[in-house]
Amino acid sequence: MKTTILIHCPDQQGIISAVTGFVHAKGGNIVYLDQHVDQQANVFFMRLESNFDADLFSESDFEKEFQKNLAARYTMQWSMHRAGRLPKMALFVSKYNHCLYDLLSRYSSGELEVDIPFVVSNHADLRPIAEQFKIPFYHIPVTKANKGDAENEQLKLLASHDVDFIVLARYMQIVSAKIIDHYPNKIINIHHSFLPAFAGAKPYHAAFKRGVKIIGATSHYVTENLDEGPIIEQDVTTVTHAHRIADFITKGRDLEKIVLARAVKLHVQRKTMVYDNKTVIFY
Ligand SMILES: Nc1nc2c(c(=O)[nH]1)N[C@@H](CN(C=O)c1ccc(C(=O)N[C@@H](CCC(=O)O)C(=O)O)cc1)CN2
Repeated sequence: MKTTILIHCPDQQGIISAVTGFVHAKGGNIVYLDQHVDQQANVFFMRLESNFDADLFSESDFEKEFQKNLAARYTMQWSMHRAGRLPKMALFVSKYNHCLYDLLSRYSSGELEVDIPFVVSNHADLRPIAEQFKIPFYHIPVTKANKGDAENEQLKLLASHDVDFIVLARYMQIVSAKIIDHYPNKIINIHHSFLPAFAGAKPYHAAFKRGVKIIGATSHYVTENLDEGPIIEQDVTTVTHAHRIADFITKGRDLEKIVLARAVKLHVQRKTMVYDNKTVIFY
């Protein structure tokens, strides 16, 4: 039975030896280990994958003793994740279909190892795509007046399906603290610019007006501060004076799909850690 352990704590000597010794003593066979030290902040990060004999391994005992013997001693923030149960990913969309199509195609081909309980949208436009992939679709309109009620309805849906994380696949509404507080570092957005350049609703128009030679896409965890959350993945492509706004949008669409899919996979594989509004990614 495979487990993934993620740790961060103040850096000091002996952490790796202590953790690997403990895992070994608990019958674990470590099959992957990577670590990073943020020298400036003096913070240590580690990702470890270990196989245990499912008949002998007690997750609750392991967690209790790890907390008592290691986490308390080294002031660790840590989590352990068992392989096996597919994480439940809710998709939020508006009117643009390219990221939705891409993620549902990767899901139906088995490339994306998740369960998708539903797609929710503030518009009805993309219902046929969800139905094509036999995924339940919920249309919850959002206006300035009903935003609170709409988000309560979204929260009920998320809770009733025991959703693990949310992907904003070009969802064009600002998500409030009400939802973010229930899913800290568990909401992934795709922003259609190379952040921090051109945050906000119309980045391609702003980039065209500025005359840039490179455009990009950024996938980040969502915080209350629009487009300012911890960045998971980015990519760019070149543009020239000859490209019109429509060309920017077309080239950008391909980038958005690739960058979002990469970010979702890194999250699902437990390869991301968030610290100080930044990420450590164990590729
Ligand atoms: N709390 C957050 N919510 C959302 C974020 C985020 O970073 N934090 N990202 C957006 C996506 N996005 C850019 O990537 C974005 C979406 C919408 C807007 C915007 O100004 N929306 C207007 C309404 C637009 C409309 O109705 O079509 C608004 O909400 O007033 C800016 C950026 C997703 N949510």
